[in-house]
Amino acid sequence: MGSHMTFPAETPPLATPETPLLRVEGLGKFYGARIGCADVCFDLFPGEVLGIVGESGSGKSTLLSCLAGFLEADAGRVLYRGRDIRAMAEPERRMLSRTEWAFVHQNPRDGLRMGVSAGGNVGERLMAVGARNYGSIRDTATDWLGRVEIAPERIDDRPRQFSGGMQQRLQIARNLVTGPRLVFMDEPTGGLDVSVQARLLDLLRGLVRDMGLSVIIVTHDLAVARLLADRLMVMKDGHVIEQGLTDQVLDDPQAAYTQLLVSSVLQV
Ligand SMILES: Nc1ncnc2c1ncn2[C@@H]1O[C@H](COP(=O)(O)OP(=O)(O)OP(=O)(O)O)[C@@H](O)[C@H]1O
Repeated sequence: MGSHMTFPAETPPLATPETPLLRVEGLGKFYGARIGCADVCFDLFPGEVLGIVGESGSGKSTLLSCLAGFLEADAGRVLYRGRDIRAMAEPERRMLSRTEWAFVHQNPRDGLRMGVSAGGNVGERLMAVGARNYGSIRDTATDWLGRVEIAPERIDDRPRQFSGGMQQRLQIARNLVTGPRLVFMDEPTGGLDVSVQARLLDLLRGLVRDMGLSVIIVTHDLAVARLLADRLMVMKDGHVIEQGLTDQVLDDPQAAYTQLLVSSVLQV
């Protein structure tokens, strides 16, 4: 029966364990003569966490920005659930980034509205996808603050009254409240104290697992990569030089550069 089922032309094919959620083909971005990233190819499957690692200037942020649609790539294409994101109309792309996609910035200030209360920061995302009932928005916001370990009585406080770790947890709540499928993370634990980082990593790991999220995470911290990522992509000078299962890449690196990276000879 399945083979006779037809979908309207606009309906994207559902991602299954066999079809990637995201397919990246020959992606490249150039800053004049300088390579931002080049020839990047990979598939991301539902529920998978892909770590992008490499030293400063290797192209991690450029790649993430191209994937998330913040930067226009110069070469290649990105297919989301089988559809070229460049072929989508702008309103559709905007809707996608509010609903199915989320982006967690390294600096919570880039992902939060600092002049709006904690509850407002979470509620705003719900309203952006059509929620209108004040009581249920506030209930959901309270619930999400709890999930990221922020006490409910802080709901009316502004983010600037929060510590750095709390701000980052609030940014995560704001991003995950709409139940995205794909989350981009740019050094989400960067700039935090080690003990705060450990707690945040634990929380992230639980949320990723419970929500079955697909994640692309940029980090220069191999310990973060080890804890969160199923697969790793190692970048150098804008190129992917090695990719594979996290344990394989970290325990048995093939490329000489990855061997240096893993043995910490390289300061990343
Ligand atoms: N806006 C820009 N204009 C010109 N060159 C840029 C720009 N952004 C990045 N680059 C260059 O592109 C290359 C990749 O930089 P990118 O910031 O993506 O690396 P990264 O691995 O994210 O580094 P970091 O960890 O320091 O952020 C570098 O050579 C960098 O100098």
